[in-house]
Amino acid sequence: MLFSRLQLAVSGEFAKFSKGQWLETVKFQWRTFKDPNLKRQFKQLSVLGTAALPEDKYEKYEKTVADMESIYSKAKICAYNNSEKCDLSLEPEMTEILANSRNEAELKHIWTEWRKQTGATIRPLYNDYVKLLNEAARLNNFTDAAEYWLNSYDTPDFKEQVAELWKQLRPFYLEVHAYMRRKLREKYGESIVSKRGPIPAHLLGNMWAQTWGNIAELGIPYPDVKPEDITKYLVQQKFTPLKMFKTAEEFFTSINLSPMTEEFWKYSVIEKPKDRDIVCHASAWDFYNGRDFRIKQCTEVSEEDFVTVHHEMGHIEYYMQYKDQPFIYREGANPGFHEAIGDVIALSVITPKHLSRIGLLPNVTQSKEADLNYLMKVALDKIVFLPFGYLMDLWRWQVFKGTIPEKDYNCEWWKLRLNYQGVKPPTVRSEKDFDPAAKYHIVSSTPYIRYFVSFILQFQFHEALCTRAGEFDPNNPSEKPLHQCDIYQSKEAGNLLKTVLEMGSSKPWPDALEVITGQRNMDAGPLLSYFAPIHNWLKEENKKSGEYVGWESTEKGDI
Ligand SMILES: O=C(CCC(O)(O)[C@H](Cc1ccccc1)NC(=O)c1ccccc1)N[C@@H](Cc1c[nH]c2ccccc12)C(=O)O
Ligand SMILES: [Zn+2]
Repeated sequence: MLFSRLQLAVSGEFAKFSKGQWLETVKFQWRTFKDPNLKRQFKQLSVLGTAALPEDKYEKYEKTVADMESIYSKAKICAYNNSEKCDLSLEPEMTEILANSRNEAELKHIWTEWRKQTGATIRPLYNDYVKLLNEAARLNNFTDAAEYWLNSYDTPDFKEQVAELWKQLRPFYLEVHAYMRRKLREKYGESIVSKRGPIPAHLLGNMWAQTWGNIAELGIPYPDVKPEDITKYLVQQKFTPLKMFKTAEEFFTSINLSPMTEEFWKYSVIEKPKDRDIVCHASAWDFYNGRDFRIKQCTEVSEEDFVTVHHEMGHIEYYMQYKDQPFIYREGANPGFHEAIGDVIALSVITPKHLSRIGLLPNVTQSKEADLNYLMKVALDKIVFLPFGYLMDLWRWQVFKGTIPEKDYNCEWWKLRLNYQGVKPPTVRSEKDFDPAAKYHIVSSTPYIRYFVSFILQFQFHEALCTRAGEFDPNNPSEKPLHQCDIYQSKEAGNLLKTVLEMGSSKPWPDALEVITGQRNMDAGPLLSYFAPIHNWLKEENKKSGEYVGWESTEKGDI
């Protein structure tokens, strides 16, 4: 508790300081300023955030979020069929079981017990949090917290743009969903996975069913050309978390981005401590002194964590490139940019070509079948993620606006999960439960639409950087397919990326996007063309097997 008291004291101090600064800036008629740069800085400075709350309410807000996060980070459950062993944490134990167990009863146990430990206890706190965040939003002249969060994109029709992107991508998601439902039905039987209904959420390899890459082996199109699991090679070659970080760093420096600083290696926490509970959800921190940048990650030696290392290091690279900007511009062009950088690099790293190049895979068989296997695996992480990345804030925007009243929190959550993801809970849920709180970003008040935006942008960035690296030719896409591109050691690609990272938030995000891609809008095109081969294969496959594409909302026998 000492640590959290310290944390509260520091955030209180920072709130007082920033309120003082804010009072200075609002004295100016900055809206009439002529210099666009000065006007932009004052505009960004004029949003104070939660520090606008009176001191007592600010402390209540900070304490409520800290308590929700603490319950989430400390939650433990008992193992399946062993009520003696009750020290299972979300990371690594529950995450590992959901990824690797194929025992339906065990998966149901873990899924349900985690939600018992997080949802019911957090529910009363969440209601206070919503009221206080809305009050802070109004003190910043926003109608509610939804508008306050959306202000980060500074785009009047942002919600419409996101809805349009989802409309373009939903048909592809439905094909993946229908195909995997069939594979899961073949594995677990029709009594558990129906022909035309939603998929039970506990079978999908992830606590939130947000990515299905961990069950890729159930859906590989050509099993006899099965892609090797990188985890096996990471373990075989005695990779440690440190070696995973050093390997990731070497990719960034190979494209002329910056190495991690001395402080980074000195102060980062890259393994779960044995002696204390920490918030294990990965994060990257900027200490705003141009040298001190840190990652906190409970890293396991696994493929999934190797990708997350690159995701977190992408944040650090952004911090380092914009460290000389004025304080107020030391942010991403928009929050989706910050989430996309590491993932763009990871798109090159996970290619069989790159992994065999750095000795993490035996030399690969080039074939149409191997290609489709690879694309399926990436689609199970990238396409599958989109509905989840969207619905998280669809739910929260409605909660902040009051269109979802407290009494319907859980029911409306599952309506969105059914409508967008086509998943259903493995056990009956009620308003005694509060399943959104099973997800870190809900309890830590971290917006989520940034990841949906990132998953669109990262393919636009990938296409542009691969073109610059000579790894892709937009006029002749079939010669060098985008999904085989690896920008490793391309200084041209790295320098193009660096130009945007250095900008921070000093220009509107369409300007930053234009520097990399020549376009000013989010565009699903690059993502769709990256996955085109597997998209076509899935349409064929589902037609051949007569699979029902989509899902019915009420099932016979379901209450
Ligand atoms: O949450 C994360 C990674 C954690 C983070 O790097 O995004 C972290 C979340 C966080 C936010 C605020 C406080 C504490 C943690 N965000 C940052 O560290 C961060 C850094 C700079 C600016 C903004 C946020 N990923 C998401 C989804 C995701 C997107 N790309 C991925 C790639 C691999 C695995 C997961 C993801 C998730 O796990 O649901
Ligand atoms: Zn991130």
